[in-house]
Amino acid sequence: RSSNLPPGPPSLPLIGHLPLLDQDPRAQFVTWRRQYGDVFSLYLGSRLVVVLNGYDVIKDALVKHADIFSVRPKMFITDLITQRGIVFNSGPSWKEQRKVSIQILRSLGMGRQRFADNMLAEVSEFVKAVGKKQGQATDLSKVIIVSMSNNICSVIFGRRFDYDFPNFLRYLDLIQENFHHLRSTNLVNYLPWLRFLPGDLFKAKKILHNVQEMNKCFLIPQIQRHIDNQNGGDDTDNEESDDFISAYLKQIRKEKATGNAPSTVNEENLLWVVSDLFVAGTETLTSTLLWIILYLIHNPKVQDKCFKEISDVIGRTSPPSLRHRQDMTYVQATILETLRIADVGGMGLQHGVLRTAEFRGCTIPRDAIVLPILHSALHDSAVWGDPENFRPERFLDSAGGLVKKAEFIPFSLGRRQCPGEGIARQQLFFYVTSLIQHFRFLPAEDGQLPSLDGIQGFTFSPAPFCLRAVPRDDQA
Ligand code: HEM
Repeated sequence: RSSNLPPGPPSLPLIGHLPLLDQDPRAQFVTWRRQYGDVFSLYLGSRLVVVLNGYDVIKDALVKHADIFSVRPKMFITDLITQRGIVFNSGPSWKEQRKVSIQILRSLGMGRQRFADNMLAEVSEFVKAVGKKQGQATDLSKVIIVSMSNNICSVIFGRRFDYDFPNFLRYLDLIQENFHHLRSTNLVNYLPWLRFLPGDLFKAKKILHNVQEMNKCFLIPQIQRHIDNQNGGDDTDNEESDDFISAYLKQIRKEKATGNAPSTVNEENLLWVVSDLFVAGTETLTSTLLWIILYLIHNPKVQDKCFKEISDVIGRTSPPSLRHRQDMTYVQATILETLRIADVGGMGLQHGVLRTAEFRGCTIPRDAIVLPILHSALHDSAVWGDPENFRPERFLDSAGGLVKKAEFIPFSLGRRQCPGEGIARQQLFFYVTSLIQHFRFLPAEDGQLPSLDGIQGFTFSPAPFCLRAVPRDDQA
């Protein structure tokens, strides 16, 4: 370790600190932060990893030094799958894809009633699917994934799929399978020589094969359908696009017509952008909704308060709408508190540095991985007092209004901040309101609360659990 690198614990040759880290290293990071300060460094295998802790440091890096810290690092597995689209892309191509995508999402009415109506149609199907379980003990994760991704389907493809549509289910299964494999492949990112071992011990080939199949069985046919429709004259440039792919294809035509050279708005990037929105939007929202249900089961009084607010503001049967949000601060506070305590995206996406940089008195070399630990801000006891307790009231003032806290950063900060935040907040509001309006959530067996332990993967998700969603009408 050269003297000007951020300080850190002593490490072993070749493997560095890998043996000291669990699947969920956040507790270990808290200990090292205490010992070495807000910016410390580790070696994961041969890669230097710089860990950023606390709101001030994360903001300093991702906002004040955004030019340096907004790139993704070079990683074996992500470079193998894609260097296009948004999530794992960097440089001018990332900038253009992100900008065009956000513009399109806005033009489609993100945050407005038109967008909301499609979402509510899906929520209503979801409530029916949960109702079919008739209050029996069940694991809702599969239905939730399908419903969450159906919302993205409405936005991207302009249609939803039945819960048993084979290619849709196959696509979702392949995403799950890849997340599972990514845990072992991750090791190759840090010990690159492992990739030369024979066979497919770390599943890199399997992941690549799955990605190709995902594109072939689901995404490419959907994109092709749009291209065929447009060629057949179903869509003209004067018409308003009503889904992401149509709007993006229109943008491609515009770029070609204006001769903007060389634009990265093309069909190849469309495929990767669509794939990114799909994967990023499905997994995060599924984990968050599962955490919300889990915390409601653990906190029946919170559930009762949410139900009372829902009954008072929208009644027992009408669906929620965007205008209800301002009057339902307790439900909103419950969602915010879950986003804070569960921190589903906290360890997911690494940053890098554009070039070797000086930061807070230390040198960060060009090939370092930078980890902004959102958890360190979301669970900072100096900010929240009792961060490990689930307490929606912390987001409410004495008049019941919502309190905004700068340190609430589950969607990260700066130029890479989640572009789906608006969609996510709206979607969670509709799902949570509708679910509590129709069901009381109880443990699978009376008196046996499901575990609050989580699994750290692409997101931080609850360990599988069963529950009972008892229809409210059936209760005394
Ligand atoms: C509760 C739900 C969600 C949470 C907690 C969440 C959180 C995050 C976080 C922490 C990042 C990493 C930012 C960084 O690199 O610093 C991210 C990136 C991203 N999210 Fe989300 N997200 C959610 C929902 C969504 C949805 C619904 C979409 C799409 C419709 C989406 C699309 C993306 C994309 C495309 C990126 C990559 C941005 C970039 O690299 O420029 N997310 N999200």
